[in-house]
Amino acid sequence: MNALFGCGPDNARSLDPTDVTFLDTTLRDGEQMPGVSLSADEKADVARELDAAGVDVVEAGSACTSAAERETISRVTGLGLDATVTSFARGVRADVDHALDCDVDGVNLVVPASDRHVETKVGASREAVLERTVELVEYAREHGLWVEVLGEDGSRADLEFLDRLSAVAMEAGADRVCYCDTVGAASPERTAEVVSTLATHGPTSVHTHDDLGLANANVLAGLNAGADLVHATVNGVGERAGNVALEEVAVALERCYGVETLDLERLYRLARGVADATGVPLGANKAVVGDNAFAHESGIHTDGTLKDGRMYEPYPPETVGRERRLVLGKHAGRAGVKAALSEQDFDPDDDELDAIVARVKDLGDRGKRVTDADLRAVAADVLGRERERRVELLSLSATSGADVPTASVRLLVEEEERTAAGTGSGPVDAAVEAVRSALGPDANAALESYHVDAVTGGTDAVVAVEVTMRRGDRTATVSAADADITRASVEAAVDALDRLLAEEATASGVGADVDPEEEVEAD
Ligand SMILES: CC(=O)SCCNC(=O)CCNC(=O)[C@H](O)C(C)(C)COP(=O)(O)OP(=O)(O)OC[C@H]1O[C@@H](n2cnc3c(N)ncnc32)[C@H](O)[C@@H]1OP(=O)(O)O
Ligand SMILES: CC(C)C(=O)C(=O)O
Repeated sequence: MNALFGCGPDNARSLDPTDVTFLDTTLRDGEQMPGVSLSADEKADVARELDAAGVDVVEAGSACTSAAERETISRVTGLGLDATVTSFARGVRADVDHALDCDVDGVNLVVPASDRHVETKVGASREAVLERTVELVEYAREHGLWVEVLGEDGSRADLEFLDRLSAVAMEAGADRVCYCDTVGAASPERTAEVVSTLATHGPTSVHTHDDLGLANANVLAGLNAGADLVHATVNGVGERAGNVALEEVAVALERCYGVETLDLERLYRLARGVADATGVPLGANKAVVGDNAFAHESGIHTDGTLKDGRMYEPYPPETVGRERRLVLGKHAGRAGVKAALSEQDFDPDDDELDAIVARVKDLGDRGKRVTDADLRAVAADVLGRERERRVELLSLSATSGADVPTASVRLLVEEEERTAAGTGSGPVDAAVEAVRSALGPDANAALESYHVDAVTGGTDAVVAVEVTMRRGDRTATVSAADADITRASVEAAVDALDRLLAEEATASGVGADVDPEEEVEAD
């Protein structure tokens, strides 16, 4: 391969040869991440997605692990994928036999390479490792397997020995050898040195880990030094700091070097699938597939992005199956808020916009994520729009001090007056019970939190009550202030219920673009 030069599509150059391929080891090395265990169905789903994305080799697991693991590998080999399906095997004949039992196309034959692995781990000698490697390569080839020989801990191995190991493996019939930076300890320079030596014997792969944050740089150094197949895992899942991330290498190769490998548009779907199957969530700021990879909050970025989508993005989000998100918070500026308001059909004048931006920043300063519902509530308030209410509190009376605190309420519900009474542990509880009873199924919401603050001092203090209610996936947080704590509480609860019902009606109506998980906030 020619040297990899340039950065960015404008000065990318095509390489000769341009075919860099991938071995995905999400289902083997990725699954070795503590706590991860994939079922046969999950492995099959991930393998299908990898195949569809254009991955050439899928390492489906380690057949030596257990009978159950052999079943999951067999499930993958039975899918009829275009990709070559392989299993990990130690330098042990029984492991190759287990792999054969799963009907794999090939084996990743892992033999110790560094003296630490040869002597301390396996208790062998270098000569014995060479002999065993030759014997097992020949055995696997005789059984029709594609064979890749991996010298474990190769980056820390004596280069002369690794060179001999690679030479004998290729002479014995291996299809390729693989450089392993098993503990992610190598620099790009060391990677280049070792890979260029191995590549003199034939096709060479690179297997890198991210312990020093150098996994992707080492892949590029390896390719530059003559490797042509990259081992990677989706989302970089794997032991310790993980493996190099498939999506990061594929995007870097295409964007910086013009080397096309996978169908990039499938990467996000693949990443979500692996996150779901492994239970390892996508990091918010993870390159390519993280939640924030194409999200902008700060005013300067949002303004720039609205003027030109490429302003603060290295490539369009659609390239990898994503969409851009503009987010509101404490760093918001006028341009971003104005754009968000216009999406919701608000057209404030300059003074109104300033007031809304100030309120948005205030919410952000309090550490709140400002949702579309928050913005609607703020804008409606600033622009003086009256919300059409379904439920309104007309009157309330409550008694405390009696054996059983009781309350009665009069509500206006869709223009119909309803009266109900309730009892409870105190007047607030009794009044909320009365509201529930008046509303019937519409009051089917849980009280998630209830906070009371005295706004002024003295026994005539105005109290502010903040109530959060949940109905299904939606929550509404509402504050009300009154000198009467019961009244403030019931006002807030009724208002929260009203907002939940209004959001629900919007979501089920024509404007069903409301995020079901968004939070409704109003003062
Ligand atoms: C860097 C990597 O990712 S390496 C791959 C890691 N993957 C796995 O470990 C797969 C899951 N492993 C397992 O299910 C089990 O460890 C098994 C079934 C493979 C082996 O289980 P056990 O027989 O109980 O052995 P145990 O796990 O305690 O020790 C590992 C054995 O493998 C040997 N071994 C390790 N690497 C190699 C190798 N490349 N070639 C030959 N033997 C090896 C060790 O020397 C040790 O053998 P010993 O028991 O004779 O000392
Ligand atoms: C088994 C080998 C290939 C490995 O996973 C590593 O070196 O990290």
